[in-house]
Amino acid sequence: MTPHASDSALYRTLLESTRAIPWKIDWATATFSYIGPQIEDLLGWAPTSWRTVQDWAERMHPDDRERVVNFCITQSQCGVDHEADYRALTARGDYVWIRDVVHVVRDLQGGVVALVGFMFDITERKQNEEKLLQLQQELEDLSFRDGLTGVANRRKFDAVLAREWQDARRNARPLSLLMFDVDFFKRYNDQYGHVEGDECLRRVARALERAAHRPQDCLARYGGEEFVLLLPGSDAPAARAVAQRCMQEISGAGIAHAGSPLGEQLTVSVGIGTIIPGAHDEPMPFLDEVDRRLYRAKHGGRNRIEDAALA
Ligand SMILES: Nc1nc2c(ncn2[C@@H]2O[C@H](COP(=O)(O)OP(=O)(O)OP(=O)(O)O)[C@@H](O)[C@H]2O)c(=O)[nH]1
Repeated sequence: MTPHASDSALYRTLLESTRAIPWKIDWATATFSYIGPQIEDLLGWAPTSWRTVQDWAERMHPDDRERVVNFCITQSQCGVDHEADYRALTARGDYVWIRDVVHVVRDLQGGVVALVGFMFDITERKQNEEKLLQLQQELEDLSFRDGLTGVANRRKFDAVLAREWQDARRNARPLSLLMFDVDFFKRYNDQYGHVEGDECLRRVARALERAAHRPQDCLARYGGEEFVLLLPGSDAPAARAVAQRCMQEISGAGIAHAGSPLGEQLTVSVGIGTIIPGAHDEPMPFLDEVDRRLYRAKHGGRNRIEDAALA
């Protein structure tokens, strides 16, 4: 069957009534030989204003332009059909996400003659994708955060410790760890109730956060009323100084603890360890050692720092 004049009118009607926007570029002159009138509804630029490939490139978000133009030129030169997502500038000055689906028309010798394609408005899809990514990010953040205090949880701490351990070993740098346990916290809960107990843990977390200044310092809630503070790159004297600052911040927070045998205010006990991990060192024995020091701080009277190993 040979194409009839009315067929081409039919094809045109079909092309121009779709939501996708058809277009054709003559390869030799890099000019548009056709673009559907729908382009004006979508972007506000009249079809007659789409003359050259340059017009197309210039109406693209500057952050997308180089990547998309290079990709499309390379694929077209190779005669490969392709698609690209980019933000197209509207006449109003905002951007619309477009998916351009491109077919490369070649002659019998394989030379590129023209590009034909459809532009699809994928703004809604992109917005949904971005929303989904943001939600995933928030979910991931939440899964690494302690629900009560907002500091890192143990899962996050384990991951950070593993990473910092490797880093310290590779660079022969010290890694310090502070372990905190609130003194007589059971009595605190018994006296003030669990809700106040929760609020107290939040205040302890804030105080410890104030004492750790470096961006790579990692404060985490390790257990019920236990916190850990990892200090990458800090040696033993620096770690002790941070521990002292922590005690001062806790004391400065002035959290009343009438039931404490140590005085009227809430206190914490601290165990400290510092290590430059060797090839055969593992985090677990180090954690156990710091925990033992915390235990000694407790049994040595509480409200104190224990940083030395027993001889
Ligand atoms: N309010 C509240 N209490 C908690 C939470 N997690 C653990 N606790 C309480 O913390 C208390 C810890 O008690 P113990 O381990 O006996 O220690 P302690 O009373 O602090 O005594 P020492 O550590 O020896 O000074 C328990 O009563 C737990 O119920 C929490 O998320 N919120």
